[in-house]
Amino acid sequence: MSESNSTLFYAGITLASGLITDFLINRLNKKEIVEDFKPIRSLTLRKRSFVNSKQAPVPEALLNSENPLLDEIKFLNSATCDIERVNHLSLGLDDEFPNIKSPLLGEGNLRSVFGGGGFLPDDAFIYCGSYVINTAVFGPGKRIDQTKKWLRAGPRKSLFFDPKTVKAAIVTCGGLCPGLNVVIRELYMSLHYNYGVQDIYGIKYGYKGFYTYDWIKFDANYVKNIHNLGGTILGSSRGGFDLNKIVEAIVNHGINQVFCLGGDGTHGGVLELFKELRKRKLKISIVGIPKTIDNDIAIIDESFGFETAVEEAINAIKSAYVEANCAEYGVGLVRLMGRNAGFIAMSACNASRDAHVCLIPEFKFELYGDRGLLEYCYQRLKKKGTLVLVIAEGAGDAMLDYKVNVVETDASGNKKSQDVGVIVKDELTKYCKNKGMGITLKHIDPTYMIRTVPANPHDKIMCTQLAQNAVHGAMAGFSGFTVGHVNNRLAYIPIEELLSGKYSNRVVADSREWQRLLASTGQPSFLNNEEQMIQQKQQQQI
Ligand SMILES: Nc1ncnc2c1ncn2[C@@H]1O[C@H](COP(=O)(O)OP(=O)(O)OP(=O)(O)O)[C@@H](O)[C@H]1O
Ligand SMILES: O=P(O)(O)OC[C@H]1O[C@](O)(CO)[C@@H](O)[C@@H]1O
Repeated sequence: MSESNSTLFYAGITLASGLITDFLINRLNKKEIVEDFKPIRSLTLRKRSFVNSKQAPVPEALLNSENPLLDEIKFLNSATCDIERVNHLSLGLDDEFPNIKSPLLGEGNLRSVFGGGGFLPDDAFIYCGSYVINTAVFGPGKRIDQTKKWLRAGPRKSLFFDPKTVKAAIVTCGGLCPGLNVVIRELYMSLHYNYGVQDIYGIKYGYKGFYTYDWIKFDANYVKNIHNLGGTILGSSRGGFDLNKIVEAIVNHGINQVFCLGGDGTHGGVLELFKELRKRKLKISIVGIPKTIDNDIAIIDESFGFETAVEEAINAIKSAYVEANCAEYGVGLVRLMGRNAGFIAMSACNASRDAHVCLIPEFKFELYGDRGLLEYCYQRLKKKGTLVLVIAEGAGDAMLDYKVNVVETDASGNKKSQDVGVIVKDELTKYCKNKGMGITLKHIDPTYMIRTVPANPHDKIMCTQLAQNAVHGAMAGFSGFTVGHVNNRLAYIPIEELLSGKYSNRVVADSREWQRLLASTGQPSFLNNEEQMIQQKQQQQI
């Protein structure tokens, strides 16, 4: 194709892209691809941003090659709609673009789950120009073509990596979370059984394990029964991220696909590694799989393990309620995890219906004064005799009239504060005593119990989806991305975008979930001068 022809060709694609993509969305919305379905969706409202990212152009020499994956890369590069491109190993490295047929296409594959000749039906593969829209709800002033779009996750017909040459490594970092073992198992199963990869390694105790410990060579027997275990068979850790040592270890072991399970911090590490590998022009795909029971990772609907943690938290609230109900002026106080976000506490309260007050880091409150928390609790106990308080660990930072001390910082630099449960327990006991009321307060702290259990069925399904799609993305040669549900569909999200600071995931005051909580508990703001606070907040936003 001459230069002017190719310009016309791409201008045509650009013009047609809006129509094509809307058509594809309609088509995909109608088509029920079971694998993509997540049983329950989070209704949380999030801040959104609309920025295009740029990546290296497709080399001239490749423009005429016939390859569905290359078509997709070309489409992504030329599309002018607001679609977030995921970096591909072919771009910016050299002109090489392998055309390897996916074994999932099934020719020569004896297994067939659909009765035909192939392992996956044609429709299960991702089409060129297929994406997931950021916003599910449209109304006046909101147009589908102006909505941000993410690259659709799923298997591609043609691969970048020849499975025979793949050597993969899996690592788990940060705090524990139900479902880690399910993801590890499924990464192995998908790489090995679906794609035929032979060399798959486990890294012990997080990032430091790359350069500190012997690697574990996985086989099917090693992983086949781990999905019913809590924790991670690999172990995890905080700190220990040493960029050069990790890259050296990856290169020395001949690894070309790395899967890192973790939260924001871990993804920060994936981004560093991605940039370094790209700088060194190494064809190594590095993939994040978002993990945190706090459910505070931006953009995605929900992180795995969260539902299981909520389920466990409800047991603690139930016990707190029974204890409170069986004592004169009985108080049940439950402290739950949630350093920066109160999703676990909010969801557990909404599901249990047994909590009377829920405190989370997102909303400021006061302990003292006529409208403070303590007076409210005292009045409620006087009137009803029973009180259940649920407090997220980070709520201590939201107390306006009590200074919570940072007692230490963990190896990753995350701050660890004085226990807010203990503070509220002591202050409430004192406050009521001064008013002549002897309360019986039981403080239940199930924080580590809720994150060490095995995943429930909902989370197991999600873990499986994430792992399989992480593998599909890596095999296709995408890199520097994380995988997650957006509007209940699986998408590949560039980590650079995820950590750009343009997105956040916190409980917001006007979300339906928080409003539901207020409606069911009837709790006030616990602010002595609410009006003043609202005005201050409005001024900060201007
Ligand atoms: N900005 C960063 N760049 C590189 N590595 C990082 C960065 N932040 C954290 N890490 C590394 O990532 C790993 C996990 O980080 P961290 O302990 O903060 O947990 P996390 O992934 O955020 O998970 P959790 O939600 O459980 O806290 C640690 O080994 C840490 O050293
Ligand atoms: O005791 P650790 O391992 O630091 O984990 C506690 C942290 O884990 C988290 O649940 C994040 O995974 C935070 O809410 C909490 O502060």
